[in-house]
Formats: sequence, structure tokens, C-alpha cells
Amino acid sequence: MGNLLSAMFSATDVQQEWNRGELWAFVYRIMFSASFRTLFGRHKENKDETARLVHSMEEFQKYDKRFPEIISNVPWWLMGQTRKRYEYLKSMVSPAELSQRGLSDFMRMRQEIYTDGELSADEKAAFNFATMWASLSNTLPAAFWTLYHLLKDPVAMAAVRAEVDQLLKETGQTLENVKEGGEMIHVTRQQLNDMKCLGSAINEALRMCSASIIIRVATEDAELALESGSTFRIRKGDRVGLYPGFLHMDPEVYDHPETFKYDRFLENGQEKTAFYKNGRKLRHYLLPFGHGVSMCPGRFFALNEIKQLVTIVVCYFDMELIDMETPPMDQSRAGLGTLAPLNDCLFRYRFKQGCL
Ligand code: HEM
Repeated sequence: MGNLLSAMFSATDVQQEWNRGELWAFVYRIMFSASFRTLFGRHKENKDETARLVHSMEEFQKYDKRFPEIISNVPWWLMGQTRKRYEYLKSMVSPAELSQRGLSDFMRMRQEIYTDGELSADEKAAFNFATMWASLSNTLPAAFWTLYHLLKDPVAMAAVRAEVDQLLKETGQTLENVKEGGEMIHVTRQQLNDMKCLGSAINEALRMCSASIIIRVATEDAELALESGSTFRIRKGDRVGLYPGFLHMDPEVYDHPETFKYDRFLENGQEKTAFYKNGRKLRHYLLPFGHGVSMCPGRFFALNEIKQLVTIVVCYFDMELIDMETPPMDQSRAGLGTLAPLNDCLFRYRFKQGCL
């Protein structure tokens, strides 16, 4: 929460007048810097890294734009500065660099796993960068779409605001005692878990924007029977790609799947888990984080971070969309993770009265 708050305050002109900005760029900058600091820690010597982080973010953004080509094995020499950017970003998370930082438990445990093998420093840096990419490139679009849809739907935003208000009251916090440099809001992990309404809105954003292909290698010959009655014969060693996006947009499972319904995953104040297809209750109805042994290990972190972002926005800011037309999703990334908006959208924001 502390990293998000400081990223938020340094990314915004602290004033109570309306500021205009672009929502995707705003979310990107805040979430990049907060996520990086939370996962990889702060530098022990270089306390103020703002300029370095902004540069890394710009390099990451350019690298990530090329990701569909990188994954398709387009040679580096056809991709301009991409290789240089990759090397630079790897150096940000190399073992030597990480030894200078106060790492999160998650990253510390991953470093411990690597020491058991015989990986070179460069290979370890490459694995760390893969984690960095997996965390940022998926969480940032998910955070954007959650905030975008809440800003677009006043009923959804009012419901989330009521939940945040309730949480503040229960812990003796009020917006009046939140002052710059003074007391900051704080929420516990349990409180984040209890935010079912916001959790539902995030699930709904993920349902609509996640487009990962889950790839598995068959370890033995098998036969896959489909509902339609046809069967697929799978040989040992075959790669199987599953695309949950079809399920997420199936109108039989989710009525009006193109519409954002913040309470789709909410039932009597609890998380709704009953979804049906052909009259049968589905065991798996939402798979933005994959499934099984290699299911995303960062899912709790990502969900909590998005909840914290929205909580901060609700507590400290007035925010309104100026562009009301929903931007299309960047389909060039279909299959690779969550989809970012293809173009940015204007919004305006100001600090709430009493927050300065
Ligand atoms: C909304 C945000 C996120 C989404 C939608 C997402 C989605 C996914 C998906 C679909 C997979 C593949 C799972 C499978 O094959 O079954 C995956 C793997 C992975 N994710 Fe995430 N992820 C998110 C955030 C994060 C974060 C924040 C981190 C790190 C803190 C992270 C680290 C990883 C890693 C290391 C893997 C590889 C796991 C393995 O192969 O064993 N992800 N993620």
C-alpha cells in the first residue's frame, strides 16, 4: 500500500484543481513503479530511484510492444533496439543488482530455488526478468480495465465506494483524518479478502480482458472427449493449447458477455461460484490465472494490488472519464496474457477536499 501511495502522489500534481490525463498512462506509471518496488524492493544505497524507474518503465513499454514478435522468434536484428532493451531490463533484476535491494519474500524464495541449480548469473537474471514481465504485463491491463469500467459505471463505483467506506469505518479510519504527510489509510490482507464487491468487479474485468493460452505437454497418450460427441486423440509429447477466452465470452455461461457487470461474481454479499453450461454446473468458469500446478503464483499479489489501487482512488481522488467511448483491446497480444487498451482515454482527476 505504501509503495502504491507514494507512486500515486509522485505521479500526480498534488492539487485540488482538476487535472487532465490519460488513464492508461496514469495506471501504467503508478502500477509499474509500485509493483517493481514491492517485488524487487528498494535500493539500499540509491534511495530515490524515481528517474531510474521511469526510464525502466519506458524501456519496458517499448520492449513489451515487441513481445508478439519476440515470442514468434523474429530475429533480434530485425527488431531495432529490442535486444539492447532486454539486456538493460535484465540488468535491473540481475543477482548483483538484487543483492543491493530489500527483496519481497516471493522474489527471495525464487532466488533460493535458483541457488540449488547450476544457473549462470545471466540465466538467473533472465528468469527474474521473466517474472518481472509476467507480473507487470498482466497486472497493468487488468488494473486499467477494472478502474476504467468502475469510472464508466456510476452504480458500480457507488457500490465499491460503499464497501471501502464500510471498511474504513470498521477500522476507525475516516477520510477526514487522512491528510498529506499525516495519517494514511491502511488495510489488512483479511480486509482485502473481504472486499467481495470489488473482487467481483476485478473478476469481471479479468473475464473480459484475459486472453492467455494455457499450454500443456501431454505426458502420455490420451483421448479427449468433447461435449459435441467428437473425440481428439492426443499423443505423448503433443502440445495442447487451451483458450479460456472462449469460455469467458460464452453467452450461455455469462449472459451479455460483452457487457461489464460489476456484480456478476457476487451473490448475497459473497463470491458467486455457480455458473452453468448445458444445465451442468461448471467446475472451471473463470481461468485468467491458468490452472493446475503451473497456475499463476502471483495471483493473490495481483488481486490485492488492484484492490489497493482502487481503494486509494476512492479514498483520495475525484476521478471522471472524459472519453466515454470504450477503447478497443490490443488484439496483437491475444494468447499472451491480459489485453491492454489499443489507445488511451482522457480522464480528469483531483485530490478530494480535505486530503491536502
Ligand atoms: C492480473 C494479473 C495476472 C494474470 C492475469 C496472470 C496470468 C498468468 C497465467 C495465465 C499464467 C500461466 C498459468 C498456467 O500455465 O496455468 C501465469 C503464470 C505465471 N505468472 Fe502470472 N498473472 C498475473 C500476475 C502475476 C504476478 C503479479 C506475478 C508475480 C508476482 C506473476 C508471476 C507468474 C509466474 C512466475 C508464472 C509462471 C508460473 C509457472 O510456470 O510455474 N503473475 N500468470
